[in-house]
Amino acid sequence: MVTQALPIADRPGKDGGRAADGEHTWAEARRLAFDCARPLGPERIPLREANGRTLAADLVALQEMPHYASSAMDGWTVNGAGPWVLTEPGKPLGSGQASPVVTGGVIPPGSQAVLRVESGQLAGKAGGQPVLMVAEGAPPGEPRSGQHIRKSGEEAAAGEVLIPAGTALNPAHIALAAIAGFDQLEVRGKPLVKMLVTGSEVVTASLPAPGEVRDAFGPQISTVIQMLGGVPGSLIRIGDSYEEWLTALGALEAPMGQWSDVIVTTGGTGRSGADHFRTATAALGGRLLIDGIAMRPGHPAALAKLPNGRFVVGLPGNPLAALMALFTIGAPLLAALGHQPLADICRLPCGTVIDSHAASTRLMPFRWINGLATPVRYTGPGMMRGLASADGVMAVPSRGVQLGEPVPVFALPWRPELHNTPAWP
Ligand SMILES: Nc1nc2c(c(=O)[nH]1)N[C@H]1C(S)=C(S)[C@@H](COP(=O)(O)OP(=O)(O)OC[C@H]3O[C@@H](n4cnc5c(N)ncnc54)[C@H](O)[C@@H]3O)O[C@H]1N2
Ligand code: MOO
Repeated sequence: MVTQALPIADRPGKDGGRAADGEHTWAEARRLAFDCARPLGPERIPLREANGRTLAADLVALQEMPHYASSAMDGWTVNGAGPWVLTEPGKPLGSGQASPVVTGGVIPPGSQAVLRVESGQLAGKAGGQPVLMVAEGAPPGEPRSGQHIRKSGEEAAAGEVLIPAGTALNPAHIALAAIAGFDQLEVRGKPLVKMLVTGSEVVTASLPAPGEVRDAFGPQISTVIQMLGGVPGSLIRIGDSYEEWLTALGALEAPMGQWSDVIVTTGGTGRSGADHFRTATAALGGRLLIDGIAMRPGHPAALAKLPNGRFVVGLPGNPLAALMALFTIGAPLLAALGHQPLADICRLPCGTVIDSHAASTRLMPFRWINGLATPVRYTGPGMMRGLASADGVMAVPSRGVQLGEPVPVFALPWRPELHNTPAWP
């Protein structure tokens, strides 16, 4: 449900393009895909999966850190000014006693300092035990009281907050959590996305023959899902039959395996008898939240919600159309589920005149050249050459734009440096 008013400029008939019956404008579709989902609850994950995740609750020290006093050097732990009679390692020390210790070793009760190996020497025996003395070349004053002893609790007291909630975890945070004795961390939920690539003509290797196409999605869609804040899960492929669609989408069916928050499908969004996105999601009790968008390319894109709460994003089969649909409805949906805001649409001056177009927002890949957003060539719905050279995408309103006029744009997820251009608001 749309819960927030759209800016005037994004309403149908203005910048957003006039929607045909049943279709949403481009701006409405973005907003709707964001508003239809709520942030996922927290989850516990192993440390090795935590990099980049956001901590859901303060991480509090369970005990003092370090949790025992230890030696910072290889040498002897000593009691008194020396010489010292050596005793067994680890045993409490009385006055005039010492015992060998290695870096990180436990400091026994009675220890007052650690004498480094290079500052001590063993000289003779007393009562059958070796005697330790400060070596002649040792720095004057060694060992000072407490020298080379890492005290317990010097990094944190028990109960101290080590990492506050809301922190984006980096490798150092993960190491800190491990040192503090945690095996798992509670992080904000992130949507698990499974992918269903459809089409009997789609092949996955080598040169495609006439009537075949190489799969444009399999090799990259997981990466894009990740860039958009999702966790990519399994990808399965099916042909074009209705039965395969039903089996793959059904929550109880084996091919999709365990739970996912979102399923992204490619192909089958058309309205011919060979296209099954709408019929298959309907047969599973799904509700269409978006049923076509007034945009080119990508207008057949759809978004459904299944009774089990899963979202199904239907991307058209044409590769450029699919990515435009993914950016338009997939990105806002993943943002909402993953505790992120709806990305701003900014405006950059357009590098050319673009004529008006009947009813749609045109999504045109552009390059940022000399301070102007200039459309690239080779941007047919099935082409990738244009997008491959682009920095971002213009959302050109149906009335067109004039040379130099600010036009709504978004950066490609793999070209975030566009945000650093001087003109980016
Ligand atoms: N009579 C009409 N026909 C079509 C319309 C229309 O309005 N009326 N819309 C066109 C538009 S626009 C699009 S977009 C496509 C939507 O097609 P589908 O989502 O149903 O996808 P398919 O028909 O399965 O495939 C379309 C095209 O994409 C190629 N494809 C599919 N999967 C892949 C893949 N994994 N990698 C690369 N290419 C893929 C497929 O071979 C087709 O060429 O419908 C138009 N038709
Ligand atoms: O909407 Mo289609 O994407 O133009 O090929």
